[in-house]
Amino acid sequence: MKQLEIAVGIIRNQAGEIFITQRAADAHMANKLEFPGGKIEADETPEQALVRELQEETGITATGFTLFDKLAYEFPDRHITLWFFMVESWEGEPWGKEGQPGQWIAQNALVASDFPPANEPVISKLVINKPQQS
Ligand SMILES: Nc1nc2c([nH]c(=O)n2[C@H]2C[C@H](O)[C@@H](COP(=O)(O)OP(=O)(O)OP(=O)(O)O)O2)c(=O)[nH]1
Ligand SMILES: [Mg+2]
Repeated sequence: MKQLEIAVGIIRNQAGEIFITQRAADAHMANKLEFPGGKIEADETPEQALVRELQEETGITATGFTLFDKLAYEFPDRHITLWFFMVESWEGEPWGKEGQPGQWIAQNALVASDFPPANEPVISKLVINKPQQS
């Protein structure tokens, strides 16, 4: 069984919007929306992995972030631990640097079923004024 540790960034601007990308058609959780991020390498802290992955996937250098939530999830073929960081300061402007579509979505307009199932508790914490669809 694969055991993966993942660091992802909830990149939030001053308008309360979050930068979301779409996973590739051939990736695990194909076509789902995601917070940019990826696997924590053996020699990295979660924070180092976050900064590297956001540089690789969105072109920004994260300068201010705090841990928002840490969740474990068991898929049939892999166990993952997700470190969700709230990122509110960065250098550059995020874009879909690896060719993936990227968009800003109002925090309250996020829909849990658009994301991998592991994200559900975090989407619920982010969407404060709207009941979750499932
Ligand atoms: N990036 C990201 N991955 C997520 C989220 N929710 C979730 O369950 N995952 C899962 C899907 C994958 O199994 C794993 C993340 O792997 P990834 O494909 O982003 O890893 P990576 O960027 O290092 O990519 P690679 O080296 O495998 O190409 O975590 C999320 O919000 N963002
Ligand atoms: Mg990734």
